[in-house]
Amino acid sequence: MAPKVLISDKLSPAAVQIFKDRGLDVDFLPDLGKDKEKLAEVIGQYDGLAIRSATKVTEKIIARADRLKVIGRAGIGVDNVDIPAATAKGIIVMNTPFGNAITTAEHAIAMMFSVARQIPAADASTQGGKWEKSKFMGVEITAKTLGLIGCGNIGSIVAERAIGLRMKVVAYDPFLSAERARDLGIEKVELDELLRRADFITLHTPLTDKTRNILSEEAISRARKGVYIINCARGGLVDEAALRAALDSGHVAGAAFDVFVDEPAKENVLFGAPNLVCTPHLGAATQEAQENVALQVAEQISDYLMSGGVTNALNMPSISSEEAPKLTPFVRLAEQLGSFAGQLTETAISGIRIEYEGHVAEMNTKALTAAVLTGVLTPLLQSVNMVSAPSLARERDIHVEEVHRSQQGAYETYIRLTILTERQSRSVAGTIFADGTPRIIQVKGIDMEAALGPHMLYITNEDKPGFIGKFGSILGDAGVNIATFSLGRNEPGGDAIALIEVDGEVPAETVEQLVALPLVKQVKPLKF
Ligand SMILES: NC(=O)c1ccc[n+]([C@@H]2O[C@H](COP(=O)([O-])OP(=O)(O)OC[C@H]3O[C@@H](n4cnc5c(N)ncnc54)[C@H](O)[C@@H]3O)[C@@H](O)[C@H]2O)c1
Ligand SMILES: O=C(O)[C@H](O)COP(=O)(O)O
Repeated sequence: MAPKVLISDKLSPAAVQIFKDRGLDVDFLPDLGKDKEKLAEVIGQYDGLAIRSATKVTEKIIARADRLKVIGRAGIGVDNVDIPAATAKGIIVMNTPFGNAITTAEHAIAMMFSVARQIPAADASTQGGKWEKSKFMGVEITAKTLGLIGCGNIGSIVAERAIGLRMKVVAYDPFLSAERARDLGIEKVELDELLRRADFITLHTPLTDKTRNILSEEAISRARKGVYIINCARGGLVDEAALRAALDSGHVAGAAFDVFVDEPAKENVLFGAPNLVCTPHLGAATQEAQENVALQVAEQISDYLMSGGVTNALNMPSISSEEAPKLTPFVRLAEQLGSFAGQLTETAISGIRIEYEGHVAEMNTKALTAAVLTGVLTPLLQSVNMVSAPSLARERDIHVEEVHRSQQGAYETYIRLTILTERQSRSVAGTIFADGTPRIIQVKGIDMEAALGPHMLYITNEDKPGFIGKFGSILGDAGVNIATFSLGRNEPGGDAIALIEVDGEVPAETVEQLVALPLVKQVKPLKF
């Protein structure tokens, strides 16, 4: 059955065609996202969800999304998606970080001109039959200082355009490197200095706990008298009530806002303030940007659902569509190693070390580590996948270490996993054979070679004669057929390990009989 995708927002119809061309079933219901109840009712039918900002993907929606594997945001901001809830349920959340950046930067520049020259008010007055030439005295922007709060994708495009307009640009962004600032031809400053120097301030950060009300009443009061403030990023970055008071008093000469604390903003404390220009969240609203983001999100969702490629995910490492098939056998091996060790671990895990040796060390090991963690945690937790496993491990204070090295021994490529608990450290290693199938090649430092089937028995015993015969009789008496039998030992007469594939589950009383055999130290049925 083809994967099924819901488009619940006003995406360009170009997305529908992409989904169809890629072999997916698609429902295009552009108003559905606004109806929470209806969305909750139908979400369980879909493998993919494509949205803009009108669909709120809350914890409640996610709880009903039993088939959902991917949420694709045709745009940048994902504050309308409960990412922790999606991650916990193993759903990838992706966006299109560049598709509407130019368009939004252009909107910020347009808003700056609009407010500097009071164009919307002058337009309304002129078309209203008045000719108020002296009322609309503006300010020039040439040689003025533009203060950017946030200098990522959009902020840096705004900076380039502003420099082209002969402005001086200063930026406050704790994550902006000095080198990047130099390349852009801007000056990196602290917020205080920006407030002191900027004639125009434009915001380009996401809304986070750190950026909420970054332009607070106090910050606005420290800004230059006569400053202009532009917000085309997110409502909530500026204290709206404080800005209203500053516009009324004339401390702020003008403001241009595309985004508001509550949207759709049918009412707002700012409305009616002197020299205020507003647009209804139009930052990304150009044909070009909408086409870009719709095509990108449809391609990304299709890649993931059809071939496992992961692009622009916010809660999972990227995997290109080309590398996905090459990675598949290693993901399988990584998950098997994790599952093997996870099923044998009975006390709290404090650390996990994954050694990637040879060819595999050059691969996308972030994704492989996510697969190892999935394997380790699946026996311990309800539902885990490569999306949720890394955050579940972090939540449990499990320290994860990756080691990469070139080929050292006989195997061209291999992965060794070591699990540390308060009681012990246990390691298991595996490789991929030429036919693409995973093999276990070492357990607890003992060499062996075993393929893992759905039902396995893991046995540790003393390497002395008599064990195998008695073991075979017990399984035979219980009607359990042995499919494969792999043995390893550290030295003759020392510690031995057996990995046995059996055709079906081994009854608990049979396991007890095996445990009671002389020479046997541990018997553990494993499932893969
Ligand atoms: N109005 C619209 O229609 C529209 C369209 C697209 C994007 N947006 C919004 O624009 C914003 C910026 O988008 P982007 O693509 O440039 O994002 P981005 O992630 O590329 O850049 C954000 C920048 O903010 C910086 N930042 C983070 N915390 C900060 C802090 N405490 N102080 C200062 N800087 C901080 C980051 O370091 C980063 O450089 C987002 O909120 C996005 O949702 C709005
Ligand atoms: O974050 C974004 O990409 C913008 O806010 C645009 O949102 P929209 O596509 O829902 O208009």
